[in-house]
Amino acid sequence: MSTGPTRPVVGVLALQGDVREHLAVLHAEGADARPVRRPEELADLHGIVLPGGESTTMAKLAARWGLLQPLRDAVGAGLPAYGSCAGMILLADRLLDAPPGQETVGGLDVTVRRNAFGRQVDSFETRVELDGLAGGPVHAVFIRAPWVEEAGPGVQVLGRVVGGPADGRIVAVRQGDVVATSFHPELTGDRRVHALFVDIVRRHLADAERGEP
Ligand SMILES: NC(=O)CC[C@H](N)C(=O)O
Repeated sequence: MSTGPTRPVVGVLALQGDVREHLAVLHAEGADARPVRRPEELADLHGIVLPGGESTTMAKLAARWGLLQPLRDAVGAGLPAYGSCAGMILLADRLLDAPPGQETVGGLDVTVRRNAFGRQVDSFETRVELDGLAGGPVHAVFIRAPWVEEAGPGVQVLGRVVGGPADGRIVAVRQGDVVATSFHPELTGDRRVHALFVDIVRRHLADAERGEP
């Protein structure tokens, strides 16, 4: 459970993907969790989650509904953001193996490779140790998942795959108040990654209320 007096408002981009699952976990972690479909709905948020799903579709829909640039502006201005799987792809500054011209929100100085684990291992589950997360490794569910091919100097690597053909690949990162995982904690019942994010949102909000940058 996250602590702190304020009930932060956390949006989930609700154009496509596993929106309900994220809303439920955020709610359980004490956030006022809301689906976001229109640019106006970004205004009240203290944080945003970009769900798992299909990043190409999500990016196209976001552009069509006039959300892509407002999302870029909001994350660029410091709105805390968490992306799982397709959401990680959307938060990446650079993409590999994406259709030409696939746009992103950006915010993470990383190069992300889409569908990186390959067709033979479309989906798999393993345990991933996350830096700074108490309570042991998380049960990580990967579904046609990306990985972080390269991370810039300001990016903290939170977790890597251990063992198997993808040994050492980066699957969880943080840069400031932006977090991304290749896997889907919203599908496992383990709320610790969302708790970490809600905590980041609360701290950001508390700093803003104190007038700190
Ligand atoms: N489970 C997922 O979110 C898969 C991501 C998907 N492969 C994409 O490129 O968007």
